[in-house]
Amino acid sequence: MLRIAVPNKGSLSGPAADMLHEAGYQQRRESKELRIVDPVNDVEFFYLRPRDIAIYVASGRLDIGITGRDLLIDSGANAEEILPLGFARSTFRYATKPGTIDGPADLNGKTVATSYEGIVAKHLADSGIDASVVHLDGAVETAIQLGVAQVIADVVETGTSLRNAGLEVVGEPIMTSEAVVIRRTGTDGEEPKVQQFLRRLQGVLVARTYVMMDYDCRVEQLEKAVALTPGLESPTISPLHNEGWVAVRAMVPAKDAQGIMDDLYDIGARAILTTAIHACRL
Ligand SMILES: Nc1ncnc2c1ncn2[C@@H]1O[C@H](COP(=O)(O)OP(=O)(O)OP(=O)(O)O)[C@@H](O)[C@H]1O
Ligand SMILES: O=P(O)(O)OC[C@H]1O[C@H](OP(=O)(O)OP(=O)(O)O)[C@H](O)[C@@H]1O
Ligand SMILES: [Mg+2]
Repeated sequence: MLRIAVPNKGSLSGPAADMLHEAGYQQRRESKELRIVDPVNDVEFFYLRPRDIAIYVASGRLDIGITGRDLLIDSGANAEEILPLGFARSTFRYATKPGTIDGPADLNGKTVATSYEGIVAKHLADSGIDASVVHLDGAVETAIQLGVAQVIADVVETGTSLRNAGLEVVGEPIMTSEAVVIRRTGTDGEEPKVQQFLRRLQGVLVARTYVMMDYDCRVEQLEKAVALTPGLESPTISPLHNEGWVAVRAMVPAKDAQGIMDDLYDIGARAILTTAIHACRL
């Protein structure tokens, strides 16, 4: 049975469960459940603290896990990313009170508060900066106001938390993060159950980012139309009862769909429809 670690709390937890549900896996009904078995798919899910997931997976007791790239790197655990999942996107950055610091070099001699000591200590060492790090569990923005540190290093998504605390970012992001699937470093990548799990999640990612587009066009316009909708492999072309017309079907990126419909209309295509894709195996 495949054993999978899933975040039990925080920003990763809801979207991870939604994605697994969309991929056809049974998920827990109640947020206190720590483990469930999905007998149909022969999978056991363990609901763990996001920060602990890389450690469990690195131990080899669990086959794969869903966590944040930043948490994986911060843990220093012997685990590697095998599939980015496109949710819980964020950057990881230094921030301070405006006017305190111009760039990362000014961090010398300062104290940095963070919940991600592993990432920060490595970044400081790699950049040759001599600063001390104080570990806090969360709400690190307050550390500056209360004088525990002059600088923080934290997750930034919209920047609202920084603005509310009267802070501004310093320098470029230390890293960008999103939810990722991880496994123990160097494990057999061909394991069929793992491959099937990854294909299912990839199917969800494709279903979320593509739509199916159907339209009719004159044979003379077909090459132009196909250039606008090349599909993933190649579009399906079917004859229509009306001589000189064909029906075309192709997957297109959802974010481009409206623009492509305009362009198709302009070259004479008609009955242009888009429909959602609910599931997919490429
Ligand atoms: N506002 C956010 N937007 C996007 N991703 C976030 C945000 N806050 C945290 N994350 C991501 O969530 C993961 C951290 O999860 P964790 O549960 O430890 O903290 P959290 O989401 O801040 O929840 P909490 O603080 O309530 O425990 C990291 O991968 C981090 O990048
Ligand atoms: O840029 P934003 O959109 O404001 O998001 C970033 C904030 O979200 C997280 O905080 P959370 O609310 O999880 O609290 P925490 O600091 O206790 O983890 C993170 O630690 C930042 O503070
Ligand atoms: Mg948090």
